[in-house]
Amino acid sequence: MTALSHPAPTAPLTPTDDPTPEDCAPQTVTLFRRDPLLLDSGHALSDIQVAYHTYGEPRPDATLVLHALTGSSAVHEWWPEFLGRGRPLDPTRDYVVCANVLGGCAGTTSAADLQGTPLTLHDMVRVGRALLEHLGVRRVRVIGSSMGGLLAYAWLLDCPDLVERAVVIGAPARHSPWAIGLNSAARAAIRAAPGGEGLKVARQIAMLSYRSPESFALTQSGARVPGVPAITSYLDHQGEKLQRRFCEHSYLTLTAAMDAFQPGDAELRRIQTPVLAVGISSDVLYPAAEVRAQAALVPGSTYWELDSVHGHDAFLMDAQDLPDVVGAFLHS
Ligand SMILES: CC(=O)SCCNC(=O)CCNC(=O)[C@H](O)C(C)(C)COP(=O)(O)OP(=O)(O)OC[C@H]1O[C@@H](n2cnc3c(N)ncnc32)[C@H](O)[C@@H]1OP(=O)(O)O
Ligand SMILES: N[C@@H](CCO)C(=O)O
Repeated sequence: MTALSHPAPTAPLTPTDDPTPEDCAPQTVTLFRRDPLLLDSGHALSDIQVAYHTYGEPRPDATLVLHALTGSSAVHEWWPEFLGRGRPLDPTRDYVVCANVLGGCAGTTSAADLQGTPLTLHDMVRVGRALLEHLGVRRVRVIGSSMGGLLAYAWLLDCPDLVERAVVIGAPARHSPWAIGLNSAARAAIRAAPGGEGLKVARQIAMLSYRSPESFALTQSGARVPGVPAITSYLDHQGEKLQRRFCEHSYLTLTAAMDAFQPGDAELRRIQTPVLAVGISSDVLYPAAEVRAQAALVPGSTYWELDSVHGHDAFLMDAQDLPDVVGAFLHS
């Protein structure tokens, strides 16, 4: 494995173009109409609806963005530092595709639709592959962060014929007992208090793993409301926010799929595709050393570390040189 210590030089950034109305609205397509998708659980699933965004002109080679657990296909909303003219995902040069995952709650067939059918990351890849076929895409550069990074590993393992390079940000190749434990506690909260209250607690547990002690010392010391520690009202607010925009069925299904994805070392050693793995120095969910050690199993992988105090969510809120590093790798 090569370790990158400095961002590679790229062209100067120019201001991001405002998204056009077409960028803002997801498109939808119904796939697996004739032949159902056989899920890893053994269930056959027909007429899968997929909601997705594309940016740029259609091309047979595309950049596929894989979103995080509660993210969506609207890349322009959550990753403006990465999407736009002169940025790593440049619609004036690239055909960028991002689909809402199977089992999520942003327009693709959801966990609620599936009524408890378990899903795997491999199932999600099969749906993504069918979408690329529908769009006429034959080669992809894959970029995923957090759950999207785990999914990027699934794409590397399942579709070596399609993937020409992959960027994995803030994600290991498989969940550790620590990551599974956090998700187990979150799922237990949802099961103990279904209907919304449990989902709020699940988000509070998760938020503690998405930031870091230093980050919260900087942002959540003291109190906003007399007598209530700032971190307490912050976690309350974050729980309320997620409850308004997410679904507990998706939370249960997607976190279980992440936990069950456990490729072995031998499988990782067989990956032939160039991979850039990015660890985050203060990530307590997926420690940088773990991200690095698992990526090192992939022959020809490159490692770069984002130095931030803000923990796992730094890829969303403190990207610094990351767009330059990613752009140089994707287009080298
Ligand atoms: C741009 C988007 O929001 S995309 C939405 C789709 N979501 C995704 O794609 C998932 C990925 N995104 C995320 O996880 C998050 O949006 C992140 C990580 C990017 C940013 O998280 P945020 O919650 O916006 O940031 P932060 O942690 O600083 O919290 C700010 C919020 O907490 C509130 N807050 C901060 N401190 C406190 C406190 N002590 N007590 C109460 N509320 C507080 C702020 O008022 C603000 O509230 P608002 O979001 O209602 O305006
Ligand atoms: N904060 C992001 C990252 C989680 O891994 C999310 O909510 O999806």
